[in-house]
Amino acid sequence: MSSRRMLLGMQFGNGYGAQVTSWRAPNVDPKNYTDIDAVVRYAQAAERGKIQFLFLPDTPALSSDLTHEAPQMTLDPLLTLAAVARGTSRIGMVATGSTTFIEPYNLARQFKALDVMSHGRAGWNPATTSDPNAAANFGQTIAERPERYGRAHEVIQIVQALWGSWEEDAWIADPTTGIFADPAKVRPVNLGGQYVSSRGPLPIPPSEQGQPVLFSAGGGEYGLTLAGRYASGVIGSTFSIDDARAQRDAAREAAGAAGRDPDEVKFFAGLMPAIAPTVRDAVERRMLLGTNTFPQRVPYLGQMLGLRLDPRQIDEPLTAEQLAAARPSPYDPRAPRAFEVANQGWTLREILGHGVIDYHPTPVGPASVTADHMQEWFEAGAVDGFWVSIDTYEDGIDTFVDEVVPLLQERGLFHEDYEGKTLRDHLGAAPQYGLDPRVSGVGVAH
Ligand SMILES: Cc1cc2nc3c(=O)[nH]c(=O)nc-3n(C[C@H](O)[C@H](O)[C@H](O)COP(=O)(O)O)c2cc1C
Repeated sequence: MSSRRMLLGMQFGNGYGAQVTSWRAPNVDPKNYTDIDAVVRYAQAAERGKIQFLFLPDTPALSSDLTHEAPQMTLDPLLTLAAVARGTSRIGMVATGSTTFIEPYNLARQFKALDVMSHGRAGWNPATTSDPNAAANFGQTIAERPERYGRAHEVIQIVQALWGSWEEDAWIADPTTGIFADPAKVRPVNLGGQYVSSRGPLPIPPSEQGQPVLFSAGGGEYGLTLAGRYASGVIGSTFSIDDARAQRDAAREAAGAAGRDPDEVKFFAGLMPAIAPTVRDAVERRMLLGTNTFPQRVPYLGQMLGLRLDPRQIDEPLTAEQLAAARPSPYDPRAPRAFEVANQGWTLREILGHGVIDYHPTPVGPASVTADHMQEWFEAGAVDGFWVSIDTYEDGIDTFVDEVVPLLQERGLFHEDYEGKTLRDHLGAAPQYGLDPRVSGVGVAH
């Protein structure tokens, strides 16, 4: 076996977990949404597992059904990570920041501040926010993709230029000579395009990794071009090894087309493991979280199976006639797994307890089931690593760290410890300071 090791990121959200109902799971403080100490404790647990980075999705809008569900994001991603930075020392921290609704100067300043405060552990996921609820918060409507992505390219390039507005040795801070910084090495950027512009410079010197690492999550042609030009990490939602490999290849090709080395882009597949001593226990864990939500998901489960299903059947398995008539929907990549589980004779509630409608694949059962899934996908060359969404943080991060991580380490698939100190070190991300000269200049006038 080669010495290639997988990289791991962890979804980091609202203080409860990746399921919208984890706020009411056993042993969880239902007020954790505003408890930064709990959030820091969870980050420390992930760091104990040598996870390379936390990744915080975000949309600047409140869109959940608050009656039963907690918002699926932190109070504020950067302020949360500022606190996490003080409670951790090695784990990388990637936050989502909207290119549609935030000015590049603000993005550049806040992410660079986090990078400096965390000693080079920050990353940015530039999101071309497409949620109308977010637009409404800024008195706007959602523009078509060409405009949103045109703006995103400009924003990213200006942000990177601002990050490079202090040369690496510009900050002298020598009390003997009285020189604080070399003004010849701190320069404005004077960049502007069709949508945004900025003069600069930033008031912030380089961090230990120079500047934050860029990520990308999402898809489509526009998203791929963005990822190919700027991202060191791409996070994808994918339900089969073949599709994951195709997504990874596409990201690598996009990087090549932008003049970069394809190895500079690492592809992460999402994963939402349900871990418990037995398959039955893992299904029970998820059914408890789904008490309120599963009944309303039964009709959609039916669509995935090509059947009309009634929520009143939720505690029954499919009948022989239903099984004979069932066909996995060609329109939902999760349908083959739902079909497979349905054929094992589980009730509808139990089928849903297998996570068949979750956003990412759900290995169900003891830690070895999750480790086997990860090993299979990794050794098939479909991924460089995984983005793991833990259902309930309070006990789930420890379970992943104490049970899955050691199995991956024993199998030689995951590192034993952090080899370096910065997020770039953890990812093997190429050094970069300021704009990448290989890809700069799109839509931004110098
Ligand atoms: C794993 C994953 C995580 C994502 N996280 C976010 C996020 O936090 N915020 C966001 O605005 N979009 C996020 N997206 C991207 C959106 O789902 C969508 O792909 C993106 O808004 C692109 O849509 P557009 O092409 O219409 O802009 C994520 C996508 C994936 C696959």
